[in-house]
Amino acid sequence: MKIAFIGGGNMAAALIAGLAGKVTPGAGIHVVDPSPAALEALHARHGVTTAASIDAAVTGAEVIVLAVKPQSMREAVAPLVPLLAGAAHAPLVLSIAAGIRSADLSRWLGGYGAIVRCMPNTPALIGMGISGLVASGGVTEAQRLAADQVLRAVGGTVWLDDEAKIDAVTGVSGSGPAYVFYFIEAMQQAAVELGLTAEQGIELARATFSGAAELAARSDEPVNVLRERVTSTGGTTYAALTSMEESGVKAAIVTAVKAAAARGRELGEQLGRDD
Ligand SMILES: NC(=O)C1=CN([C@@H]2O[C@H](COP(=O)(O)OP(=O)(O)OC[C@H]3O[C@@H](n4cnc5c(N)ncnc54)[C@H](O)[C@@H]3O)[C@@H](O)[C@H]2O)C=CC1
Ligand SMILES: O=C(O)[C@@H]1CCC=N1
Repeated sequence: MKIAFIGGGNMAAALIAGLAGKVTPGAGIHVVDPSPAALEALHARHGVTTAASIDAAVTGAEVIVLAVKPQSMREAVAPLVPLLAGAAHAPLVLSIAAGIRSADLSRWLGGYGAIVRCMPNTPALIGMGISGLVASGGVTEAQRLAADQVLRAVGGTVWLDDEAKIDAVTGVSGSGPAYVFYFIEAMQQAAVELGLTAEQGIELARATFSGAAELAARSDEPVNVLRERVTSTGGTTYAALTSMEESGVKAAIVTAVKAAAARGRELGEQLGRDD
């Protein structure tokens, strides 16, 4: 399978790490990026083909992954219009951009219909990503399977029946790894304030997160039951969770996730508007 990446930044690198050598050999992944440093790093690490031109990258590609910032998307896809119009076999366009709506992308691509919009996350780098996907009307079953194969190479997939829901996925899992890192940072800070070293703090916080996440993933019990098992009435965990409830931590997390989803929606509206 030839896969073209338009944009070779952070998220592209995470996807390529899972794809290269699994779904396709590294050389079957063609990357276009104005940054020579980004291209060199991807070539050195995964043996990708650093495309001489967008034309060379997308010609014959089965999947074209759009992995530029939402604000760069319109400009980045303009050179694709004649290439898609003249393509012998219609490739799947797989956009990972937050916010950008399929209808706007289709318009910028000259009315092209074979678009899957998806929202991955950076644990893809270690094969532990999770992606939400939604197919637009012009996507064939084979293209849908190709999108699923690409994203499954780096983790799980959740297909949506309504494109509006992808902003919710962005808020929960697309941006989600950053919330977890933030929580780990806070736990490390607390460890240091309680007299542990920074190294001890990060080791304890990281292992607690990965252990608890793995337990939640493997257990048949719902997470609230797992939480209750840690929490003896009048004990230490109870003191911490009571403090969190009093500080409104859960409500703040819900509000934060909604802010990310709203920002995704807003980006789509802003960037799709100025025709
Ligand atoms: N970083 C993350 O955790 C996630 C990012 N995304 C989405 O992935 C997309 C990329 O995000 P990042 O990788 O974080 O950004 P990034 O800034 O690391 O990468 C973007 C890359 O696009 C390149 N680029 C800019 N204009 C270009 C053009 N005209 N043609 C080809 N390449 C061009 C840049 O040089 C850069 O290397 C965004 O749309 C974002 O919403 C989605 C899920 C998670
Ligand atoms: O922060 C962002 O806009 C991107 C989309 C999801 C994760 N990172």
